[in-house]
Formats: sequence, structure tokens, C-alpha cells
Amino acid sequence: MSPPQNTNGIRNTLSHIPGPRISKWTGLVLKYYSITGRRALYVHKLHQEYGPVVRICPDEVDFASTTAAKQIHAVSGGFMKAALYTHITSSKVPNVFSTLDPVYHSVHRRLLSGPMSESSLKLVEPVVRARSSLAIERIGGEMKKRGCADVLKWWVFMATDIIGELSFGDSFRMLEQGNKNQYAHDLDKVAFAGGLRANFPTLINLAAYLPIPLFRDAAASGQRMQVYARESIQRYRNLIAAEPSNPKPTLFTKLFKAGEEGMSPDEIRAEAQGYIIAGSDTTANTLTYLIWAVCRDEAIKRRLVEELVSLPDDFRDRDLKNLSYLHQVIQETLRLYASAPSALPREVPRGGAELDGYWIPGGFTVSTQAYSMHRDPEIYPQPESFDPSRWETPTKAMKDAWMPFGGGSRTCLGLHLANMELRNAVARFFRAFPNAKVSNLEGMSDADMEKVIFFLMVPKGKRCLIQAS
Ligand code: HEM
Repeated sequence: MSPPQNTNGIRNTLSHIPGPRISKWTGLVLKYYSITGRRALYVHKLHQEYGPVVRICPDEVDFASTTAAKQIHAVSGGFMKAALYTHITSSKVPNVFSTLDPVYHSVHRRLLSGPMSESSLKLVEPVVRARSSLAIERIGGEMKKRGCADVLKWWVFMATDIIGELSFGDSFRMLEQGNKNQYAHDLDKVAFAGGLRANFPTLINLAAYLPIPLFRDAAASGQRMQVYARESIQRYRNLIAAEPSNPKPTLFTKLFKAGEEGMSPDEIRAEAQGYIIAGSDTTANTLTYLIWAVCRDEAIKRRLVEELVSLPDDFRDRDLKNLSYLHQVIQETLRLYASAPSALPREVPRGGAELDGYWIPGGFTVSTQAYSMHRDPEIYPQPESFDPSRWETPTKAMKDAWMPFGGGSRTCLGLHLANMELRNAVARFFRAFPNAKVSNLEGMSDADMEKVIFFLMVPKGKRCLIQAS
């Protein structure tokens, strides 16, 4: 894409912004890192070399500063999501995550956000409790049989079952089945397929006619995700039909109401697809990195386990909220292993904007990435070290720079649900397996946990083997 032109038809440029010379002329280098899952790492390196403001391609600047991030994500700042979002999901109908239109967004967000609020979610706590308990049971079973358990697999099953049950009244029963079916394989591909679609939207649309298996696979898994969403909606409609006067309440119940309050069937399907994707891998990958990081540090594990011992056997989420070290461990995981740590691109409003002292003309893209925001050594000393105790007395700068759930009007809609799942699963895991450690069975090593980042971050080996002791 060539840089936008100003009203006189004169080409605007970003040549006054620091950055590698090549980024003035082409975005190919950035694209290469994007499709190999290393864009966030590349951009972070550029920040280390050029400072908090970096031109990363001819029409995009990345900011790693709290002031710019606040301005870009301010609720009425006028910085809209960049066009790339329309390609990330395979659905043609926009959903609350992918839409660029502020009116469509606010209508959908208003309809969806009530049931996702912290107080409404108390109603769904039993589902989170039951599913996280079952996940621990299944992990224990696998540890006994195999000597270790793949916690990534079980967390994906757990998070998917939870979002399925909360959205459609019925879980996907992945924890019960316990093996990777086509759906689980498709979920595996979601992050990669989203990255391909965002970078090569035209090619993905032509995938059916192209002899490139990679593109065909991505297109096929995207289409199957739409089918899963449609089937899930249909299951819920069946539940309503079975008991019309008293349908099981779900996160989507309100949407089915006809008239102004509701959404069209296609819109509901698009939202369902968004929830399935946004609500599964994000939480599962965060949990996986948390278990792995804690198991690698005996002192951190001991301190967490000791705190968890104080819980009553029938503990509730409110008891977990009072555990300060558990909270610190989760905060630190979301800092170092944020599961959506890559750029959140936004378009500069038509009139242009000054950010961190640099004038950026309208139409250009500005991004922030949690990966870099969370690794500023001035704010988080020794940023690569996993140190939950840094959150004991966090500074204002730490809180301001921490953005694992994004910011402003587009901040994560599922953050309270995610936190509830994280608290419950972690507490149950370390109470059940206080001596858990990273396994070296089946060749498991740190290389498996190397970060691959498309839009979401996934462990390179797509597994994380943990043993009970
Ligand atoms: C640890 C887990 C999670 C993390 C780290 C995470 C992160 C994020 C981030 C960074 C964004 C902003 C994206 C952007 O601005 O481009 C976002 C948006 C969103 N997330 Fe999450 N998320 C998590 C869990 C969930 C869950 C469980 C759901 C449940 C359905 C969910 C639903 C959404 C939705 C619907 C949006 C779009 C909100 C909007 O644009 O108004 N997320 N999430």
C-alpha cells in the first residue's frame, strides 16, 4: 500500500520518524516477520535500537510509550481500528472485534457487555468452577497414564468448553472427549490463519483456486469456524424451543430478542465465531505460560502453593480475589506472556495528530504493542525476568504501561471472564499438584515454549508437558 496523500494530492511520508532506512521504501521486511510469527520481536528490536517511536514500514509507526498509547486508545480520540481487522476473522459479517465502524461497534458492545460485567459473571461462576475442576481431573488422569500431561491441550479444551457453555447453553464437551478432534485442530490454526488473512487477504479469498496447501488450509479452517458458530447457535435455538418460557440464560440470550434490542441471525453467528476464537486460545495460552513459568521457579511455586493452602476446600471466586500472591503471579504472566502482545493498529484521524512530539498525517497507521510496552526497563527493571513480587507495590508507571487487554473503547470484552478462569484454574492446579514441574519426557524442552506471535502468541511446540513431581 502506498502512503496516503494529503488534500493537495502531495504524497505524505513518515521519513521524519526514526527507523531503519528500508522501512521508508517498503513493508516487505515487516511482512516477512509477520508471516513467520516474529513481527512483535522484530518491532521490539527496532524500539531497542531507535527508541520509543519507530517507523516500521512506509505507512506505519509503532509507539512504545504510555503517553502515545493513552492518546491512541483514548475512548473519543478518533483513532479507529485499521482496515487489517476486517481480514483477521474469516466471517464476512463484522463482529464487535473486527468492525471498524464506531456506531456498529457501540451498538454491539452495548448488547454484549452487560452479561460480561464483573457482577453479572457471578452467575456463571459455577460453570467456571465445574469446568476447571474437570480439567484438573483430566490432567491428573493423563499424568498417571503418560507420566506427564500436556497442559496446553487441556486448557484449550477447558476454555473452549467454558465459552461454549456460557454462550450457547451447552459445552463443546472437549474435556469429556479428551482428544483433539477436527475442531481442536482448526482452533490450533486460528492464530496462523488470522495472520495469513491479515497479510494476504486477496490470496486467501482466492485460496480455493490456488495450488498452495498453506492458503487452502487456512481458508478451509476459517470456513469450518463459521460452521461451528452456526451449529452452536442452532443448538441454542433448540434449547429455547425445548423450553420457550424459561430458556437457559447465556451471554447471548438478549441478542435473540427480536426488534431493536436484538441482532440479525448473521450478526449473532459472527459474534459467536468471535467469542469462540477470542475466548479460548487467549486464556489457554496465558494459563500454559503461567504454569510453565511458575514450575520453573521453585521459590515462586512454594510461595504460591503456601498461599493456596489457606483456602477452604469449597473455596469460591471471591476467596481467590483476596489472594495477593495469586494476583501478582497472574499480573506478571499477563505482562511477560500477554497472549495478544502484537500490534493493535489504529488509523490516524483525517486531520493528522501529534504523538510524542511527531506529526503523523491522517490516514497513516499507528500501533502499540504490549510486547514492548511490557518490557520497558525504566518501568519494569530486568524486564525479561518473571518476578511476580514486582506487583507487590506497583508504581503508577507500571500500571499505566500494562495493557494485556488493550485499551479504550476496544478493550477486551472478556477480561473479567478471563481473570475468573485464570484464578480458578491456577488455584486448582497448584492445590492438586503442589510439586508440579516441567517434564523432560518425550523430548519436551524450553524450545517448545519459544514464542510464536501472529495476532495471538502460541508456544512453538504447541504443547507444554508438566509432571506431578
Ligand atoms: C487472557 C485472556 C485474554 C487476553 C490477553 C485478551 C486480550 C485482548 C486484547 C488485547 C483485545 C484488544 C484487541 C484490539 O484492540 O485489537 C481484546 C479484545 C476482545 N476480547 Fe479479549 N482477551 C482475553 C480473553 C478474552 C475472553 C475470554 C473473551 C470472551 C469472549 C474475549 C473477548 C474479546 C472481545 C469480544 C474483544 C473485542 C472487544 C472490542 O473491540 O470491543 N477475550 N482481547
